[in-house]
Amino acid sequence: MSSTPPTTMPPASTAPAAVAVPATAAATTTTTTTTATTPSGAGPALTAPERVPVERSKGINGLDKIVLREVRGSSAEVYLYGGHVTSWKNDHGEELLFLSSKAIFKPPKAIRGGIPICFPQFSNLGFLEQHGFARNRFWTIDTDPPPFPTGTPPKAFVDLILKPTDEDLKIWPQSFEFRLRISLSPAGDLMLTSRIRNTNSDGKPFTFAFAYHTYFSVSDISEVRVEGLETLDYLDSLQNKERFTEQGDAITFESEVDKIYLGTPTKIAILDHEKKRTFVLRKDGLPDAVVWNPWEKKAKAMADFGDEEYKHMLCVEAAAVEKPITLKPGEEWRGRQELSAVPSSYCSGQLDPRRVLQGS
Ligand SMILES: O=P(O)(O)OC[C@H]1O[C@@H](O)[C@H](O)[C@@H](O)[C@@H]1O
Repeated sequence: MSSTPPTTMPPASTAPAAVAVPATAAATTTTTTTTATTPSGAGPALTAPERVPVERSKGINGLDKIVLREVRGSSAEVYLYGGHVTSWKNDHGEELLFLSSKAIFKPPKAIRGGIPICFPQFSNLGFLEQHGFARNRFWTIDTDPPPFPTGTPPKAFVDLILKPTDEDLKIWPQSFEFRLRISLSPAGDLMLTSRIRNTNSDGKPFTFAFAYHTYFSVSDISEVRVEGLETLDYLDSLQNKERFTEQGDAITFESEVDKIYLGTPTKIAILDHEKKRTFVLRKDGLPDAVVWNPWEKKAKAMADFGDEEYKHMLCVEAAAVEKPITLKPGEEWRGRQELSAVPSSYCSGQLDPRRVLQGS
């Protein structure tokens, strides 16, 4: 994507989340160890007492993966290929993310499922490959990340970093540092925080779009409702991204859906009737939300997706698409999503999904 906004979208504006943050010492990204800094960023530390050690192992096809475990039993897995979360399990060991049984796990193809990172482009809205290149690159463990200024650090987390290669600079001539922290809270919530900094030395700003392309595992798509997107405007990717307004009820699914909802609330609920489970997606710095299910015909057309798998997944993607983000050199943007899975007796009509959205 060039530094001027892509032609097909409204002009870019600097998202409020972009702030000029003084550059810190360049993070060393050469060593990849199974330990990392204490949350304060005070240099490499072994597993400090409060920190659960990061497990590094070989995953599918020998690709490096990191396993995060929370003491109460929840866990997450992330592949260095793509900085790609491929698993998030609750404290009963139940898998909460969808991962296709036909996922290829072989560069340059992105892993089908989990949480692909879409950067610096979303979909085909620009001249780069679909969804940009971050999900097709090898990330490294960031052993010296700049400290997070807020809150108490999580116990189970890993910091990854992506910087452009010379090849990347040929297709997208922008220098950046993309730091991604994946963490599990004691309650088993999964948090992804992205910090993207413009490190151009030529004074050039750049503009990018972004999405956490989350594949939620659901029991049966025809028994799923999404709350929080009612009455919003959306761009329908099945109708040449024309703008429409959503009706007033919860969203349900009877056919292929591919919509970019605009100006969405910070909380969205995905209710799985059969499993009596509600996913709550909380987000900051990501005003849009993409909802996608390929349904039967498109499922059959995807080699890395089972013909029937559309019944057991739904993508709800915290995103910044309508207003791509512009950063000047030295500025950093932060985009965060937090996923929780809570029991919901919604099927008995007892749980008002709006309470889930208004709750803390
Ligand atoms: O096959 P990909 O590149 O991972 O994209 C999958 C889907 O990703 C969604 O986010 C897009 O809205 C869809 O249009 C697209 O088909």
